[in-house]
Amino acid sequence: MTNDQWQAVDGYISDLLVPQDEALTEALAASDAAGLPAISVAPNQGKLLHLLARTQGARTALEIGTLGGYSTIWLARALPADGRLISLEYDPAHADVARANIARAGLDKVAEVRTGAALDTLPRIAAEPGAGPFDLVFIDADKRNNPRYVEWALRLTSPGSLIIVDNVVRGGAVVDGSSEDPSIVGTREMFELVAREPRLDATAVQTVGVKGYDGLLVARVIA
Ligand SMILES: C[S@@+](CC[C@H](N)C(=O)[O-])C[C@H]1O[C@@H](n2cnc3c(N)ncnc32)[C@H](O)[C@@H]1O
Ligand SMILES: [Mg+2]
Repeated sequence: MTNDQWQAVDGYISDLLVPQDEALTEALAASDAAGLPAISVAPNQGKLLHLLARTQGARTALEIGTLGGYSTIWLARALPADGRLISLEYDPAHADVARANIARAGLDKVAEVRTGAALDTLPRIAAEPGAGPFDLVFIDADKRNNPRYVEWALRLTSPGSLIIVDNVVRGGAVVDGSSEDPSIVGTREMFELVAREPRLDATAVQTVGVKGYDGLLVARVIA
């Protein structure tokens, strides 16, 4: 199967099942116009996140890696009106675009973007009364820190919560144990951590589509 076919099939799926609305289309257009890289989740993946959050009955969510807020909008829309989503973004320019996109989507009462390196922001969130536990954590930032993000996600969740990690296959490079690429090293360490962590029950699936060949890890906090 070729990349052209992956894209055609993604188009077929999204045309039928993931009708794009103005807020989502404009979020992508504004991100593009601001020069952000086109590395958000695909529409059908955004919908998957949304459905997982809905199925989970999530009221609270934490996202690590906001970019222009595309996945943030999908997730925030799954939460109730009095729900809460905190999204962490290192780059202030990305965070500004995301805040505008979130406001345009009418979700600024539910979702907030916090600027800074996530490893600095996470301890502050942990110290805030009432900030957690989160029903769902979506990890999609700098992949080298994925093991640390999963550790934080474990601290900030409770049994029944979901932890989702994006881009865990990396074109198949995840199986290369000799790789010195920090993203691969971080992803492999994250897999090993999840595998030996008795509080997590997890799987991962490979995905192809408009964003190429990659994958998604889904873990349920069980204790
Ligand atoms: C793949 S993009 C996020 C895409 C977004 N989740 C979506 O699907 O629409 C990764 C984002 O993580 C941010 N990032 C990178 N390192 C970070 C860090 N240490 N802390 C927080 N955010 C970081 C990048 O600036 C970028 O905007
Ligand atoms: Mg991603």
